[in-house]
Amino acid sequence: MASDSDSGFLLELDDIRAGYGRAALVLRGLTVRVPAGAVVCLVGPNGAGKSTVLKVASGLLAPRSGRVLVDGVDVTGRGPQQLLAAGVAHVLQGHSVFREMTVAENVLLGGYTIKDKAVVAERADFVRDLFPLVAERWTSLAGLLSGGQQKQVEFARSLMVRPRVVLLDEPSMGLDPKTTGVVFEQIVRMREAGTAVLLVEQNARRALETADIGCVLDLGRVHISGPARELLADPQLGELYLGGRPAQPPATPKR
Ligand SMILES: Nc1ncnc2c1ncn2[C@@H]1O[C@H](COP(=O)(O)OP(=O)(O)OP(=O)(O)O)[C@@H](O)[C@H]1O
Repeated sequence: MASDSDSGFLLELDDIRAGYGRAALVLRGLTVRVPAGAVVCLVGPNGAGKSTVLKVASGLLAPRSGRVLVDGVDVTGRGPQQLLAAGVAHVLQGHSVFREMTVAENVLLGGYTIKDKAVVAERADFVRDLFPLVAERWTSLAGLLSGGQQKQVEFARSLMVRPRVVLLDEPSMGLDPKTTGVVFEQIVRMREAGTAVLLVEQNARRALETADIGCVLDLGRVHISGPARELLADPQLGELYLGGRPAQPPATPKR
C-alpha cells in the first residue's frame, strides 16, 4: 500500500459514471474527495444517487467510467473484498447485526480475515475503548440492543480491520433524535481515532454539523461542495435541502 497520495486525499472518486443494468445512469460525472481523517457528508434529494456513490467506493458497483483511488492507488473495478483490504469499509443502510449472536461475536466477525489472534484481541480492545456501550454489552445478545446501540456494534465491527475510511449509509435511519445524537458522537470518535468517514444522511443538517466537508448531490453530480459550516450557513441551500427558511423572500421569476 502506498502512503498518502500526493494529492493528500485518502479516497478519490474521479469523474464517475455509474448506474444499474440498462437503466439510465445514476452518477453522471461525479467527483468526491475525502482527505485523510476527515468526515465528508453527502446530502441531496431522495434518489440523487448518494447510496450509489458509497457502492462505487466500496466496490459493490463497478463504474462505467471514471476512477476510484485509495491513497493515490487506482483501485477502479476491484471488488468489495479487495477494497476492504485496501482500507475501505462499508456500513450498509439499515441494521445488519446478527440478532441471535452476542455483541462480541458480531464484532469479532469483522476481524475474521485477520489470522493473528493477538492482533484480533488488540483490535477488539481498541473498539471496546472507543465504544464503551459495546464493552458494557459485550456478552449480550445483539438482538436485545436498541437500534442506536446496534448501530454502534456495526461501527465497531467495521473498525476491526483498521480501515482508513468508513462509508456510512444513513446511520440515523429509524432512530429517535436523542439516539441519533449519540450515533453522531460516535462518528466524531471515529474521526478522532484517525478514521476518515464518508457519510450519507437524510438528516442533512445534523450531518453537516458533524462533518468537515459537505457535498450536495443533484442529477448525478456534486452540485456544490465546501466546508460543511459554510453550506449550513447558506440560506438558499438551507431552503432547498436542509428544511430551512430562506433568508429573504424568493425572487419573482422574470418574464
Ligand atoms: N439495485 C438497484 N437496481 C436498480 N436501480 C437502483 C438500485 N439501487 C438504486 N437504484 C436507483 O438508483 C437511483 C439512485 O438511488 P440511490 O439509492 O443511490 O439514491 P439515494 O440518493 O441514496 O436515495 P435515498 O436518499 O432515497 O436513499 C434511484 O433512482 C434508484 O431507484
